[in-house]
Amino acid sequence: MKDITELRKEIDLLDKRLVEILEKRFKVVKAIGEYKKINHLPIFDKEREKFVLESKKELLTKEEDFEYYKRIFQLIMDISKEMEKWKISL
Ligand SMILES: O=C(O)C(=O)C[C@]1(C(=O)O)C=C[C@@H](O)C=C1
Repeated sequence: MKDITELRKEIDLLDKRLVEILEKRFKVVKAIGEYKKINHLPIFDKEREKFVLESKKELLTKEEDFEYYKRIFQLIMDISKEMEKWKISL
């Protein structure tokens, strides 16, 4: 079994990739915020959020983890909406 220092190094590397991916996602989200501002579209899109959540199911290797992923992606979308609101208010 790997020791905890080794395991934490793995986590740190994965977190680094997560931060990079989240930065890219939030950049796109801000562009969507601008698009919605110009086109007078609402920030919240219920159907799109449903699709974003449900589409993760087939990407998972372990379907039993789906509920955890749903929570993570719902939180990401909630933060994305805050970012869009901030962008629209500028
Ligand atoms: O796709 C959009 O319309 C977005 O604004 C992006 C996003 C998301 O973070 O994926 C955020 C808010 C919406 O309710 C739906 C999806």
